[in-house]
Amino acid sequence: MNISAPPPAIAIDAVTKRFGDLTAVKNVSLTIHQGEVVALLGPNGAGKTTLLDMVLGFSEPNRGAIRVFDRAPKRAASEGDIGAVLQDGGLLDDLTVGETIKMIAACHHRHLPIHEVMQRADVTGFATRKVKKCSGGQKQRLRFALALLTNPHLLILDEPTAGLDATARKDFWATMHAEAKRGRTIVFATHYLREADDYADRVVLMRQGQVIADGSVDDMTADLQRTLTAQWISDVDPVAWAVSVGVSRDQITYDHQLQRLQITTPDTDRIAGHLLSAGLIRQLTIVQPGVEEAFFTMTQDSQEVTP
Ligand SMILES: Nc1ncnc2c1ncn2[C@@H]1O[C@H](COP(=O)(O)OP(=O)(O)OP(=O)(O)O)[C@@H](O)[C@H]1O
Repeated sequence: MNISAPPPAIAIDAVTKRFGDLTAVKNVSLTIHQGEVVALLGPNGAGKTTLLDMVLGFSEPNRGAIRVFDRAPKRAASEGDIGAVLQDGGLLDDLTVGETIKMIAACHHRHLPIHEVMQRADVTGFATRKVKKCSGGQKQRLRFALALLTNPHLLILDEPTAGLDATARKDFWATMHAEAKRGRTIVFATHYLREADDYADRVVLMRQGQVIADGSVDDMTADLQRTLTAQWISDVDPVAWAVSVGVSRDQITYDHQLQRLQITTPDTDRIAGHLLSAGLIRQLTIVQPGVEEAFFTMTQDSQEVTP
């Protein structure tokens, strides 16, 4: 039996990065497997760009280690295994889109055929346009084409849709989705919660240089309070019943006149199951927090515990 598993796309082991007195990344450990699409989510200054810069080999950790496909990041990058779409990746205004791609292709030992890259990044329709005449979305597509040139196994995107309108964002992600389907590993930093939820298999939430949550958006919202509301239709005392199934009194509100029971707990699914199987209620609704609320709650909690 072959027991050699493919190495992780990215292995970050207890990495710390300081700028003078400021610790931008604090003891972060993270493993990203090949084929995963991971969103790095966090407010301004959370350390996302600093972390990605180290994965790209642009800077070195002060402590800890990073491996990309089991190699030093610089080596993986120089061998064409990492493609990056960066926030302010410089483009030359006076070149056309096609000229830009040809020029950068000439800098690489090996690259995909130019027409294939253009097609995959969907820039063919404006290949003869000067960069300075391109819209924000078109420039991002061009950056994406450049990132694809070496056919990298890993794509790093630092806020790739910042400043784009909703349509351009959607188009950009449709292209990215096609690349993810080819088995490419994609890691993107974003401020847009919806983007993280819609396009990533896994969301890594950073705040103040640390990873404070890691999982699917569903996992992240699982522990948050939900509110169950129902009309009570039994002679049994609703509050006593709720307490008997483990709900604490301060989570229960009961309006006698309306016969309306409200329970606020992370555990609403279990309670709803009991209520329905015992035939105690009707008109059940459960309100779940959205991803925006989850994000807000998590970044707030961490602010409170971090001095
Ligand atoms: N070269 C640098 N020199 C000094 N401080 C830096 C440098 N780069 C980043 N920082 C600081 O490190 C912290 C993390 O910044 P970073 O850019 O990694 O955050 P971010 O999560 O990418 O934020 P944003 O979403 O705003 O891009 C910030 O406080 C920032 O000011």
